[in-house]
Amino acid sequence: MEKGEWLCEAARGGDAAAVRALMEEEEADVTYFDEGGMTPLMHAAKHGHAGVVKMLLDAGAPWNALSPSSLSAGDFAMDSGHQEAFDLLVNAGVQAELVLGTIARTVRKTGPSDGDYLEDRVMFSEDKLMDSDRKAVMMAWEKPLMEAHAKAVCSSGGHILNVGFGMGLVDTAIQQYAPIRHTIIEAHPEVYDRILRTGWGDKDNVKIIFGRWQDVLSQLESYDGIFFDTYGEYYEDLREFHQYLPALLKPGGIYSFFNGLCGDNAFFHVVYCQLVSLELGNLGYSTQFISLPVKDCLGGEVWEGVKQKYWQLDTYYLPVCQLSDDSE
Ligand SMILES: C[S@@+](CC[C@H](N)C(=O)[O-])C[C@H]1O[C@@H](n2cnc3c(N)ncnc32)[C@H](O)[C@@H]1O
Repeated sequence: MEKGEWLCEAARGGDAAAVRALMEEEEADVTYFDEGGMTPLMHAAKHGHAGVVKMLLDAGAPWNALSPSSLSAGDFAMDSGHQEAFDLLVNAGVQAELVLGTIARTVRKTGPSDGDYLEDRVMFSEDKLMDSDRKAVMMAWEKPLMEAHAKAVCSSGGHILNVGFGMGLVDTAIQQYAPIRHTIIEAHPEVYDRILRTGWGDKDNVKIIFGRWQDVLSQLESYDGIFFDTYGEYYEDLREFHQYLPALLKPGGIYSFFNGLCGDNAFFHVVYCQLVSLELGNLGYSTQFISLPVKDCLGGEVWEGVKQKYWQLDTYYLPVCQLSDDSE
């Protein structure tokens, strides 16, 4: 039997002494996958052996390895209700992503892997907006989420900024709150063209800025509410946008963003919710997540004709960020 097999067996049984001996004396491979596609860390997490989970993590076992059914050690701990093992894995994930950022390559749906989405054609239909590769840029099932985001960012009225128009769902909802001013940034030429053709430019309280948010920062002011939801960008872009919040968001204002972070894996999603709230905390913002059930919005037919399911979780965690009390 391979040493890796022994390690899996010892981890499954929670035999800490055997795990230590195999790693230290036998140099057993902590990254080993057994026949079922499970690592020692997954076995330990699944059976709630927190001490062994810690030992394996300290020895460099990958926290984000996936089983054949795309589950990580954290998913196994979470699904089996092993809180201590789960907490250790979340912490390992957050620490690793703070440094390496390997998981959430894209914030929202994955944009085209070759070429630039902004230079590509887009396709509009009644219930979705897709890029040229049939990946969804925006879908109508998100309407209740967009309405909830609009409610959050419009709660103190005033001047609202939305970054990324898409299907205009959040902007339509923002208009229901009759903001004094409503600024929209949109970078895709065809989406921009549609904004103009559908009369958004004629609304008295609406100002439309064409361009990537990164390129139009000098035209921005400070706002009472900000919503951010772009497409085909990386977590680093969201992080970069957050660096501008102190200049863009008035004290007392509300900031929210589309929380599609790792929306296809429940455990990675938890890690990224913690990571983003930690990073916003470092900038002086506190983040609350409002849980919204989304299972009922996502019937099987929703994804027909779409290349990738960018969201596979039952609950959406809507972030509401405000300057922390001790920062004001
Ligand atoms: C997911 S959609 C927004 C959906 C919108 N929240 C709604 O309710 O319909 C993303 C939009 O952001 C635009 N976009 C992508 N990158 C951008 C950037 N860097 N700056 C501004 N807009 C961008 C896309 O063209 C697209 O229209």
